[in-house]
Amino acid sequence: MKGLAHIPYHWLEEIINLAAERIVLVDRKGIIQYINSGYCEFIGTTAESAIGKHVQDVIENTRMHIVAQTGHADLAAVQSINGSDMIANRFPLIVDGELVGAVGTVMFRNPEEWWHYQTKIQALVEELKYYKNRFEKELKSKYSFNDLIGNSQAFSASKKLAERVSGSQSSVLLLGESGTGKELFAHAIHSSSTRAAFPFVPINCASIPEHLLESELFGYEEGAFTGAKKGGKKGQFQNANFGTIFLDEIGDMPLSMQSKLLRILQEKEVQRIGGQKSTPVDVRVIAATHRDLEKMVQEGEFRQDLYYRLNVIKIEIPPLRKRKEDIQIIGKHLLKKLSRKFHRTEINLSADVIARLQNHLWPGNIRELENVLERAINVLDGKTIELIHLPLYLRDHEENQSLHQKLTFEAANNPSVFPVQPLKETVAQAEKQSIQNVLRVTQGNKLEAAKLLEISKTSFYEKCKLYGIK
Ligand SMILES: Nc1ncnc2c1ncn2[C@@H]1O[C@H](COP(=O)(O)OP(=O)(O)OP(=O)(O)O)[C@@H](O)[C@H]1O
Repeated sequence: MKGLAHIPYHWLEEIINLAAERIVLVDRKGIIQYINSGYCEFIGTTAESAIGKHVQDVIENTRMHIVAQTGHADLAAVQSINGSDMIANRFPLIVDGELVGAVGTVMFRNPEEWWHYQTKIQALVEELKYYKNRFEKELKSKYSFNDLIGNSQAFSASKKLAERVSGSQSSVLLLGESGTGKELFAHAIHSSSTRAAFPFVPINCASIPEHLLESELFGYEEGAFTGAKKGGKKGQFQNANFGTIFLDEIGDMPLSMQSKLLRILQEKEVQRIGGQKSTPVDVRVIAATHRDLEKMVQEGEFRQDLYYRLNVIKIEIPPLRKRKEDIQIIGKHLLKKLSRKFHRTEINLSADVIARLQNHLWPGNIRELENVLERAINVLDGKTIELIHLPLYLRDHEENQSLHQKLTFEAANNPSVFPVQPLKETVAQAEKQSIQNVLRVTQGNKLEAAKLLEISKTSFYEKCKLYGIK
């Protein structure tokens, strides 16, 4: 066999040690024929003592003798050795079509080693998740003003203003709490503008890790940094050329990036990272945030000049609690959408449910309403959503209605009064705020956030879903 025959025997041992840190070979009867020094060291034996013994007498919890008998591989199995969980792979050894034994490898000496690998991979997984999300988002159909449901005075005024300015080329700043429909507004403005035939590129400034944001927006040249793609990469400003870029959560953009963004808006040209030449871009910017940008400017957290540039047309989208008269019609619209998704027909809301929904303060706005209705459809047998189908926090909403409304009204008309509301509501708002804050700290890493909050991953995901946190 050319290839191995001329390689000195003692080299082979070294090569095996390098290729698989721990490796063992048994014959069909399960007798160890070979075990490398890495494995011996790990289980505290020597090759001389182990070779010739049955594998069960040398390695704890082994299944090598079974694989050598059945010829069926046993991959990525967890095997406990010396009190540590290891990842073992066991392969049947087939030579010239005949099963002659089995080869086993062990991948991690201990959970810490596994953890070390996992943390490295995690950053890549997060990056992949982000790109997957964006890809799915970009494929979604665009919305128009017909998709913006609501007849209340407050909402109609915002919608009318947005329709009026969609033809202009000026920057738009959309202000509103999370889940009020800022992204929907941005789609609608783009769809009725002269730029509609060109791309609409949404960017969530809060969910992109800071070190990726610059290359994401501006692109980079080949060799600009380690890991830069061959041929470089276009940034989203270039991708959005002649169209609209939607900068969601602009209040979360780091100050260093704010200066770079301002430069693009002023000069209307981009320079890729590591590049020398500037490329002209013609992009309309629609920015959105749930944060108080004016206050951020006063506190030095947001550049004033950028604020002025973005705030040419300001559209404020009212929260759901300030347009309770829209809840029924939005609910109906969402039910239609959800019925299609779940292949159901004609789902209604009972009168009690409508009243209950109108009394809730909706910290997560329409996204929260959508989640509540989706949950209700999932537990519903008939065609009418009743109180029992609502989540507990809405069902147990015992209140003294008139007192509650009076206090809420007072709070709304006097900002110095802390809003008086059911404790559950306050707890829900605090939970939501706390999750959002921690996600900002972990730059969107949900596993890390759950750890910092000291809650389980499942409970973390449930809460994100409940409060409409993406
Ligand atoms: N007026 C509306 N009519 C119907 N559906 C709406 C309306 N406004 C928002 N929605 C729905 O509510 C959900 C949240 O909307 P959207 O993502 O636009 O909110 P947002 O303000 O951008 O939220 P965030 O600040 O958290 O990104 C979406 O599923 C959207 O389709």
